[in-house]
Amino acid sequence: MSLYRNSAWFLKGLTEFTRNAFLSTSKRFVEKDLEVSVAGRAFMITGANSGIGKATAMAIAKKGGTVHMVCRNRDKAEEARADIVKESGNKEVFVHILDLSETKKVWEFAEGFKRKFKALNVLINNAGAIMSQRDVNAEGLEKSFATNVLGVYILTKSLIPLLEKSADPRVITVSSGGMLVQKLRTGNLQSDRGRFDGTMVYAQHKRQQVVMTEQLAKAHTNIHFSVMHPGWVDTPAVANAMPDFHRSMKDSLRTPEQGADTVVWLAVSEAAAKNPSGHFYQDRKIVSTHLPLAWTHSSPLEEQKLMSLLEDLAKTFQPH
Ligand SMILES: NC(=O)c1ccc[n+]([C@@H]2O[C@H](COP(=O)([O-])OP(=O)(O)OC[C@H]3O[C@@H](n4cnc5c(N)ncnc54)[C@H](O)[C@@H]3O)[C@@H](O)[C@H]2O)c1
Repeated sequence: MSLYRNSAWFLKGLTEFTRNAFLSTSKRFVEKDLEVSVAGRAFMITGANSGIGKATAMAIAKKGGTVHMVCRNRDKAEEARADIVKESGNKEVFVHILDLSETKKVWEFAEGFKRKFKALNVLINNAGAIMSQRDVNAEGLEKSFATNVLGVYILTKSLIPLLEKSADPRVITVSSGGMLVQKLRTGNLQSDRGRFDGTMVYAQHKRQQVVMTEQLAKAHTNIHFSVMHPGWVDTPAVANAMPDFHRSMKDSLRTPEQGADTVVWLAVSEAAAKNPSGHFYQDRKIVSTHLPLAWTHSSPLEEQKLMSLLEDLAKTFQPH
């Protein structure tokens, strides 16, 4: 089955995830969807110093939004902030330092943000990590799970009350089409059994992000949730974590701006908010979360199990 899934996925990728695919599909985009000012609206973007996150932060800053960049490395974040302020002319761009793989710190950061800021209109969970080797954080949790899944869960759950107080609140999570090869798994969340295949572990996390989005959308109906695939984009993450793929596909990869297009559209456009909450997007369109005949569907029971496991884990590390 995994050979079928991987081949079907790669073929789909060659026709839908490349730069040429973006150039062709973008012909149907409605230009005025992005002709909006978001002055007075606050956006939090994780991993905003690089790749898709930085391109998203730049586009939103140019539209007048207040941007909260949540980044791991102070120097890289300040450098990216300086670029964004210079190119956009918008000074409402703030740097926050957080390593999303450090579970207790994610709680502390989010709770502190809520105390300090009166509004947050849009949360963009963009940061993501692929690990080549299994490693654990201070809490003993596998680091890519802590970053891609539990960190996203805690940040989102903690900020929900602030989002709910703010106008037209939205949560966008940057997942990946790579999740199409994975069926939801609720066991071995810490990847401590069997061989550690970082790329497949990451693809599972991206599947978990899709399920998490669907479930959070059901539970919090006054927030607009979406999850998306940016396509195959030329960023440091791809160059470092998948050097062979990067080398062979280099000329076909999207630019970070092309990869960010649907993130920005989901974050700022009125058209996106008119769609129902909880869906998976590719190139401004709701798309299926499963490949045909790939047997990746999960039951409602499994999906609820993921949510209760995350809730229990999150609570374990919540500051009192
Ligand atoms: N590039 C692609 O082809 C592609 C395809 C599908 C999905 N994605 C997703 O797009 C998102 C952005 O990635 P990108 O391709 O722009 O790569 P990138 O390397 O340019 O950006 C990743 C960002 O995440 C941050 N990050 C990683 N771990 C972190 C941590 N523990 N704490 C805080 N920040 C952390 C990095 O510092 C960086 O800013 C990721 O979620 C990735 O999975 C990318």
